[in-house]
Amino acid sequence: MATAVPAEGDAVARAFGPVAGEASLPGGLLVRGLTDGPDLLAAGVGPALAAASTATALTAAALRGEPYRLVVSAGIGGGFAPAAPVGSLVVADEITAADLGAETADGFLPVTELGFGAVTHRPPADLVRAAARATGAATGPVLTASTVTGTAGRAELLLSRHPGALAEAMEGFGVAEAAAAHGVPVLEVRAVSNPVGPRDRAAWRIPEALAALTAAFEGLAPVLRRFSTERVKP
Ligand SMILES: O=C(O)c1cccc(C(=O)CC[C@H]2O[C@@H](n3cnc4c(=O)[nH]cnc43)[C@H](O)[C@@H]2O)c1
Repeated sequence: MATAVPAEGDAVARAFGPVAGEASLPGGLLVRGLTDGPDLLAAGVGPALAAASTATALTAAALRGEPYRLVVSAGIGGGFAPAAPVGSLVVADEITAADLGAETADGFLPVTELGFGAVTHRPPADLVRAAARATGAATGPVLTASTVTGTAGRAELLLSRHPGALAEAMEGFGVAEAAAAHGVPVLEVRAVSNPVGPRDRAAWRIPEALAALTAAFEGLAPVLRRFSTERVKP
């Protein structure tokens, strides 16, 4: 489980049992041994650091002979109105890099149209459905941006490029790239702390969003456990 900051990891951890130990990895702090729960990585803010630290954790686990079977990007995020109000929960059915490409006179071109890489990762549809059922979350595209949207114009532009987008955060695509490099499925879960739009940091409802994150993982725990065990039967 990869969050950006430790406060988000703590919110997830509250849904599981006590912590047994911690390890420092290049790029992030890894909490291991939550009773009956996942390892938690404070992977850092932004897609680049999140990708680097998630890849490090995946490699370390593979080298010790305990490869991860699922990677979850989790935390707070901005919600696109009216579909994802503050306090609500979003499970990504697409994890999309919103600003990975080139600006041209005729508009934005994603890197895929330039002949490179990927801009979208899709979590397993059965897992998305089960996660939404267990938590009451809305499902839809979650955008990853290196810059938090701060104007109504930018929010409208993003929605015109990504119709149906529900939320924006800064790590999902980086975490998903690391998971894809290791051939591991990915899920992204966001509790909405603020609307995507004109910047008003004082209005972010962080404690409420963190509480929603804890509640979400109380519901998600059995779903994640089932997915991780059922998928690896030889
Ligand atoms: O100050 C705190 O107590 C605190 C506790 C938990 C998290 C934070 C953060 O600042 C997390 C930053 C994290 O949040 C995501 N985020 C939230 N809203 C948006 C948004 O509108 N657009 C993009 N990203 C957003 C993002 O993933 C950041 O990494 C503070």
